[in-house]
Amino acid sequence: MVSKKTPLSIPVPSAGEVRSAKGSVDLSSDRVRVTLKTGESIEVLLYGATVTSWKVDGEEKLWVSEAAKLDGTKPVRGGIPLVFPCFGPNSSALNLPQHGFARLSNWSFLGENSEEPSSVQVDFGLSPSNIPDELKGKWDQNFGLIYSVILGQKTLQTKLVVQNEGEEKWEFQVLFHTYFKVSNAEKVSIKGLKDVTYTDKVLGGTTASEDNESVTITGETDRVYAKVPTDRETVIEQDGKAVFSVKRKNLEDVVVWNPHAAGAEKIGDFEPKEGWKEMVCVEAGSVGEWTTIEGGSVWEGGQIITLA
Ligand SMILES: O=P(O)(O)OC[C@H]1O[C@H](O)[C@H](O)[C@@H](O)[C@@H]1O
Repeated sequence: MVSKKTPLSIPVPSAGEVRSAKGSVDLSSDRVRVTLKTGESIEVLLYGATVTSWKVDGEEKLWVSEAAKLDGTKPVRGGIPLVFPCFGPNSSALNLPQHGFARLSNWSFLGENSEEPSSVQVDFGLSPSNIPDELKGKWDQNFGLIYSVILGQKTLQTKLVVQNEGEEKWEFQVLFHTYFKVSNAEKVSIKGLKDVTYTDKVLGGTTASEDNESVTITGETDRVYAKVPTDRETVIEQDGKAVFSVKRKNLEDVVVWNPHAAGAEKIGDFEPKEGWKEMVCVEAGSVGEWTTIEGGSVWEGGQIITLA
């Protein structure tokens, strides 16, 4: 836990394009586009601060459903929705929607903040006043979130700073629900999870230890791998060749999700229904347990995705 507080009250930039030596940052009414001089780009919706596109060499790296709502009426089915302050079924115990409110709130764009020479960082802020009216007061904690998305030439980094603005401690869960675009999910291997204990939600929440070097998608898959050593990268291979690797900071858990054919049928905004073959969610988070944050303290966690 870091104890320094970062103020959320940074002046909010107005719409328009800002060009710099490294590329451009373009803010429109509902999204921010970043394009590096070398051509890589991202798009982040203010709704949910959801990353909806990451392109490298003109190729999309994230999967987004063709039926995804991008107009703020429903969490985005694809890209990188941000799960906070609760994950999955824990949400109903708190009387919050599935995966919390971060992915369905309108975030403020805080501007560009790029210190690294070859990457561009854009920051987004969320405080209790930004959450939808119908959810205000349901999670009565005094918080501030700063979410940074950092685009490099072969990397995409997402980082969340959670601030407890109150005096009492509280608990949260957090997860970057990344939908990776793959060419054939049935030939994907996910490495870096061997010997880790997981909860299998498809098998009614049973736990087991991962015996395999590679996790593969052979049917509906929904597993929470808990306490994965943070010095281990999670590597996504396609046809035996590494495509993405994910490094985690302060995030001990990894969720692997693919709805497969039967699951995709049941998800209204999952299109095309065959789309499960082109995606796999490998989600870095802290969801196995709750993270406690003391009054006045700051927590920070993140992931760095690197293209192989
Ligand atoms: O449909 P959503 O609320 O976006 O959730 C999509 C999926 O998210 C995570 O991966 C959970 O482990 C799954 O149980 C859930 O089905």
